[in-house]
Amino acid sequence: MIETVCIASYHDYSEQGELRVIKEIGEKLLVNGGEGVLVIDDLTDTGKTAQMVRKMMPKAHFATVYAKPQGRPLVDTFVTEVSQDTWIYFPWDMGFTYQEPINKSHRG
Ligand SMILES: O=P(O)(O)OC[C@H]1O[C@H](OP(=O)(O)OP(=O)(O)O)[C@H](O)[C@@H]1O
Repeated sequence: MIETVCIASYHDYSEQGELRVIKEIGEKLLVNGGEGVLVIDDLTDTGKTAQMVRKMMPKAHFATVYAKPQGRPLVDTFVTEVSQDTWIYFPWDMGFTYQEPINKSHRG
């Protein structure tokens, strides 16, 4: 079974605001504290999101692709550690912008 949980924080560039659960986890996965559930996120930064999910499913295994030092203790597995001040550009966070064809901007 694949399930999603959606937690959003409201913040400006420097301050992470209050976290809010926008979509809860289905009840079936909360049985036994989430035992046998694998939670995957792209990043743990301050660790607040992971901490919130852990409260919902204390026995779940939490894995992320990237971990910053502050969030690292909150996850069980991660692929790559980056420094706390690294900004990661995920393709799914980027917008596409129109690029003028090269032959229109350079004249020989
Ligand atoms: O460890 P934390 O500081 O809680 O941050 C980690 C969360 O931030 C990112 O989400 P995203 O940027 O989409 O959401 P957010 O900015 O609303 O947290 C990422 O996908 C994690 O879910």
